Amino acid sequence: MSQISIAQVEKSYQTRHGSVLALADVNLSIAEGEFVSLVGPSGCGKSTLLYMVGGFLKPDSGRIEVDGKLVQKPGLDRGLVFQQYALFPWLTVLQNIAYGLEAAGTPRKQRLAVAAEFVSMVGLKGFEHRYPRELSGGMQQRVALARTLSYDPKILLLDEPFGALDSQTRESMQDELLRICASMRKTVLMVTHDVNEAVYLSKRVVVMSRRPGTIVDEFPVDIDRSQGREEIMLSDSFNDIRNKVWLAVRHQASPESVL
Ligand SMILES: Nc1ncnc2c1ncn2[C@@H]1O[C@H](COP(=O)(O)OP(=O)(O)OP(=O)(O)O)[C@@H](O)[C@H]1O
Repeated sequence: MSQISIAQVEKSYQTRHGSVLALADVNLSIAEGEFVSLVGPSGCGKSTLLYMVGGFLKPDSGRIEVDGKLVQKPGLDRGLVFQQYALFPWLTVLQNIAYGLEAAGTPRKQRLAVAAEFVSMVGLKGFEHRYPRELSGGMQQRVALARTLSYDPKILLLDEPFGALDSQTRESMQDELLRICASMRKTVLMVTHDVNEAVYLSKRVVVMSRRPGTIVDEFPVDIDRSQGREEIMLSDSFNDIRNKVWLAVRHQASPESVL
């Protein structure tokens, strides 16, 4: 059974200039433990779809189910991480992470101990008592990731999580995410604009059309992940898939340019 099931989903926004159809007839199933990326032209509804799986928005029609249950509101089984780290500036690293545990109902005494474990997991040992403003962008995003991971959601919903980072930090965060997801066995749905990132991280890359967004292509990513980043990214199999995804997105962004 799929863990996330999206069936015939449609969503419009009402604006001052009338109704905007953001998504139409979206169908997607994601298995437990799968890492799926959503790519597509700007404004095609990727974030809208992610927020609906998160329970922050409701579809106008169609169904979204997680573990066989209709999604109606946010829940601790789904953890969302945004591009903007959304940390509390008045709380330290440890307190920011512990806040996630408070929301999950972890008793006060355990919170700091569990938060400390997650500080180590994301490589921030020694920075527990720093405030967000004292951290680099990459470190802040590690805190945001740790805060979400700390309450152990089965599903991670990532909206351009590394979009604000420089390319080197971005690559090290990607490798960290892969390591964490493999050890904690998460199901991941990630929105990204970066085709290399999508192919490097995912088991499957899903391409959406221009608005109204619908799924137009899917690319399974069958690469040997026991190799290092350089071997993978320089391999023919990686580049073959990357090129296909890139062309599919380009075709959606400006169909006339590739006809
Ligand atoms: N709150 C809103 N009110 C009105 N229109 C909205 C709202 N949020 C999104 N939209 C519109 O819905 C469409 C889909 O937006 P969404 O942010 O989901 O796309 P996206 O693919 O994630 O975009 P990007 O890649 O640029 O982040 C866009 O045309 C956008 O302008």
